[in-house]
Amino acid sequence: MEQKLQETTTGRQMPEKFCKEAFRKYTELQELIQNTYALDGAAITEAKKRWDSIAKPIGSLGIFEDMIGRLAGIQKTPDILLHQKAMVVFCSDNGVVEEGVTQTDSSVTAIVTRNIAKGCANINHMARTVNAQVIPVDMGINSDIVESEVWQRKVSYGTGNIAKEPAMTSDNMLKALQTGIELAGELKAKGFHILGTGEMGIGNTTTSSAVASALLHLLPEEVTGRGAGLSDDGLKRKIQVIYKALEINRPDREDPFDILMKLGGYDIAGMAGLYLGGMKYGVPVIIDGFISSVAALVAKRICPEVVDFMLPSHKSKEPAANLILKELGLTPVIAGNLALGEGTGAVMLFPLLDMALSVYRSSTTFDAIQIKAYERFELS
Ligand SMILES: Cc1cc2ncn([C@H]3O[C@H](COP(=O)(O)O)[C@@H](O)[C@H]3O)c2cc1C
Ligand SMILES: O=C(O)c1cccnc1
Repeated sequence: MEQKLQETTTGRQMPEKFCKEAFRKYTELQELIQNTYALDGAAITEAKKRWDSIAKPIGSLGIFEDMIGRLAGIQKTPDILLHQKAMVVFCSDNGVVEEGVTQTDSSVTAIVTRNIAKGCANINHMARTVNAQVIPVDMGINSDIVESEVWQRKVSYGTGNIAKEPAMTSDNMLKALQTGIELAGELKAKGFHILGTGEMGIGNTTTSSAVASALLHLLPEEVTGRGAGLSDDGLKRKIQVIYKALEINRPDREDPFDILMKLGGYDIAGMAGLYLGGMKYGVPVIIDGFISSVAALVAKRICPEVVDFMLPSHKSKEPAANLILKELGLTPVIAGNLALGEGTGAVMLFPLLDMALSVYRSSTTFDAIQIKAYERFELS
C-alpha cells in the first residue's frame, strides 16, 4: 500500500492521491501545503532586546523569555497581545470504543460536551479563572448536539472502529483537517490573540496511541497508557486492539494523511488543522496533553515549520508524552502528571504567559532604575 509522493511547488512531498480531485476540493488545505511560513525574525529580535533591557539577570525568565519571543514572531510584533484567549475543545466519538478499550462508554462524550456548553465541565471552571472563552466544537459526536454554544462542525456520526476498518474516508479526513484550519481563521477574525487545544472523545487515547505508534515506528506497548483509567487487563486489551488496528489498516508510516485517516479521529484531525491554521493566520496555539501533542505531530509531519507556531504546556501522564514532545522539539513547562484532557493542561499556560508578559511589558529597565551593569552575561 505504498503511495507515490509528488512534489508541490515548495518542494514539500505530498501523497499523489491528495493532489487529485479529492484534495482539490479543500482549497484552504491545498493552499496551506503549497506555501511556506516563517516567524517574524525582526519582531523576535526586538522582543529579545526588550527582555535584555529589563532590570533582572539576562535570560533569567528562561523558557518564558523564549515563549514571549516566539509569540512576538507569530504575532509579527513585539507588542504582544494575549488578553483575548480561547480554548477550542474538539469533541468526537471513536468507533474503537466497542472493543472495550475504555472505562466508560461513548455516551460520555456527548454528556461532557453538553456540560462544556453549559459551562460546568472541568475546562470551564479552569478557563473562567483566567478569562478564557471555551468553545466546544462537535467534530463527530455520534448523536445530535443541539446546544447552541456548541459549534456544529460534525464530519460524520463518529469514526469507524480502527480494529476493523479505517477510522474515516480520505474525504472526511481532509474535511476535518480543513475545519481546524478554518476555525483558526474564524477565531482570529473574532479577535482572539491566542488559542489552546482541548478534546473530548471517549476512546481517543487509543486512537492517539495507534497514530503515535505508526508515526514514531514504536511498538503499541511503548506508546499506550491507561487513558481515563484502565485496569492492567484493560491496558493489555487496549494494546492488543492497537496491534490489530495496525495489522488491519497497514498505514503508510511515512504518510501522515494515511495514518490520520486510518487510525485517527476527527478530534485529532481537527486539532492538527488548528495548529496548521494557527501558522497560516498568525495565531499561537497551545498544545495540551498526549492526544493534543499527537495531533501536533501529525501537523508537523504535514508542514514541519508549524512547530514554530505552537507552544507546549504540560507533560501528560501517558507514557509516550515525553517522546512526542521530544519529537516536536518542545519543552513542557508543567510537570503535573495530568491525565484529564479537555484542554485542562493547556489552559494552565495562560496565567504563566500573562505573568511573563507583565514583566516583559514593565518599565523597570536597567536605564529606568539607573543600574549600571559592568558586564551582562547570559545565564546558561
Ligand atoms: C467523565 C470523563 C470526563 C473526561 N474529560 C476528559 N476526558 C478524557 O478522557 C478521554 C480519553 O480517555 P480514554 O481514551 O480512556 O477514553 C477523552 O475524552 C479525554 O478528554 C474524560 C473522560 C471521562 C471518563
Ligand atoms: O494526556 C492526555 O491528553 C489525556 C490523558 C488521559 C485522558 N485524557 C487525556
